[in-house]
Formats: sequence, C-alpha cells, structure tokens
Amino acid sequence: MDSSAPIEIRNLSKTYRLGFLMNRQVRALQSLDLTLMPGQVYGLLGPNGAGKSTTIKILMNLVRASAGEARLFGLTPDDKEARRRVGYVPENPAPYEYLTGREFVTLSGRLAGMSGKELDDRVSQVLGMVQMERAAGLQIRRYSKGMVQRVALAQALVSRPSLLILDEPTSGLDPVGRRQIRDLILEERERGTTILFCTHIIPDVEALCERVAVLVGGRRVREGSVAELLSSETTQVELTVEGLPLERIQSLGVPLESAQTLESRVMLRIRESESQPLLKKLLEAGARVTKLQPARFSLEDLFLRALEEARQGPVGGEIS
Ligand SMILES: Nc1ncnc2c1ncn2[C@@H]1O[C@H](COP(=O)(O)OP(=O)(O)OP(=O)(O)O)[C@@H](O)[C@H]1O
Repeated sequence: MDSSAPIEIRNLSKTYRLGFLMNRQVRALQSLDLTLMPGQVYGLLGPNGAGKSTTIKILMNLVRASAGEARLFGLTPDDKEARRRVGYVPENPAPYEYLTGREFVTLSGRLAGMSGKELDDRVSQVLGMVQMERAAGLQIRRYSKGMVQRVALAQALVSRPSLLILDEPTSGLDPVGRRQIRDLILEERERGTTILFCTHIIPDVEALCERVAVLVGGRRVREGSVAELLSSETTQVELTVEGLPLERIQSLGVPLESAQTLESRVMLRIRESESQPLLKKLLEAGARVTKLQPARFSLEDLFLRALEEARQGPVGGEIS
C-alpha cells in the first residue's frame, strides 16, 4: 500500500447481516478499488443504496469491512495518527443539540489536540468561512438543517485536516447555501486539501471534482478523470426533423439512440457515425431537417448510462 496516498482501498467488500438470527444478508460493497492521491478532489457518485456511505464509514472506522483493505495515509482506519489528519462530515450530522455552534466547533478542536488562543482564533475563522458567525452563540437545537450542515463542516475544518471526507455535504441546503459550500470546497482544493466527496448531485461533481467513481449496487462501474470519462463515450448528434412521423423515421433502418415527438417535430439522438446515412434517407423521404448539432455528453448522461448497464447485469442488495 502507498503511504503517500491519503486514501487507498483494495478489494473492499461489505456484507451486512440482518434479522434476529442475523441470517439475512445485504451486499453493500463488492471488491471496491479506489485511490486518492494528494490534492485530488474525488467524487463518489451513485444512486441510493450504492454503497457510498458504507465506503466512507469503513474509512472512518465506524463500520468493519467484510473483506479487503482500506488505508488512510498508509495507516489502518483505527489508527489515531491517521484520524488526526482527517476532517469528516457525516451524511446526517447529529451534533450535541444543547451546545452552541461555537461550543461544538471548539469541542471538536479540543478533541483534535488544539487549545488556547490558537483554538479560539481558528474556531472564529472556520465559523466565518461557513457564514455562521452570527448564529454561533445559539444552541444547535435552534438551527435549521442547512445551519447544522454548516457547523458540521466547520468542525471538520477546525483542525486544518489534509484530507476531507464529505458525505453529501450539500444536501439540505438551498441553492445559495449549496453555492457557498461549493466555493468553500474549491478554496480547500486551492489550499491543497485532498477531498473525497460523496453525492448523487451531479452538477456538484461537475463543478468540483477532477476524478470520479460511479458506484451501482456496491460495484464500481466507471472510474477516471471527468474529462476522460466524458470523451470516452461515443459522440452523438441531435437532429430535429419535420414532415415525417416517428414511425416512418424508425423504419428507415438507422439505429436511434433516443427519439421524442413534440407537436409536429421529432427530436432524435443518433451516433455521429450514423448521421450522414440518416440525413440522406430523411431527405429522400421528403423530411425537413431543421436542426443538426453535436450532442454534449454530460456527466448526467454518463451516470444514467452506467446505471442502465449495471441494472442489466448482476447488482448487489439482499442476497439471502
Ligand atoms: N447498518 C446497516 N444494516 C443493514 N444494511 C445496511 C446498513 N447500512 C447500509 N445498508 C445497506 O447497504 C446498502 C448500501 O447502503 P449505503 O448507505 O452505503 O448506500 P449509499 O450509496 O450511501 O446510499 P444513499 O445515497 O441513499 O445514502 C443498501 O442496500 C443499504 O440498505
């Protein structure tokens, strides 16, 4: 294992046992490999139940793996030295409700070994970073969901971690709040912090991450740099056709990736290599092509395609 890698995961599997007799099993992760190099912002993307939180909980030593290995800076997740270098925001943060935001962040700093003026100054600084200075003296039980999310992020940042693990940090935030948290993550990236960012909000991944892994049913179905992944998918073309119904277009013998009728127009998506043959046939059949443009293949398309492919193959879930 590489001790310079903030996160290294090899062949990681997790099966939860359920029921009174623990005789039912749910396969949450299957042979996952993942490496984060220093300074990378890495997105872990997947639908509900894909195994994202399980991966993070294993890294945070909250859940024990069934097989395989997970390392933080080359150390096992139960190693105190490794934990000292990590800031963590759980999926549903549940800070002590009777503490104020400032007390909670101060407590987190103390637990990380900080004290005195250095701690007080840093607490004020991180509360400012998450725009919570004004509400810092209020008890957390009075906070909205978005405010809880912000103090949770402040407690993760207080000890200046070199690795941030964020489990859906923007869920529960309004668009302005999401933007602020995104900007904050970008600032941390500028500072060289490594970030594992787990979400199902695709625009956040596009805005923040340079690499991404897509998990479906506990398996990694795509992995790579966002640019690489998008360029590796087949290029497609979008056409708008008038004067020929969809059934006639379908009978022309050119495979369509997608088709949709809107009033008198038919919108098509086809592979780029099929565009010339289809154009010729459409014009011969008397259709008018009113628009032809390259289709931008987005991370959302990639995610949906990966999901579709994975659903056709074996997936995780309850196995007995
Ligand atoms: N403590 C648990 N006991 C039993 N099954 C669990 C437990 N935690 C998770 N699972 C199951 O493991 C699978 C993966 O769950 P996990 O929470 O890791 O997914 P996720 O990708 O984080 O989903 P979400 O986006 O909904 O948070 C799911 O089928 C889930 O029901």
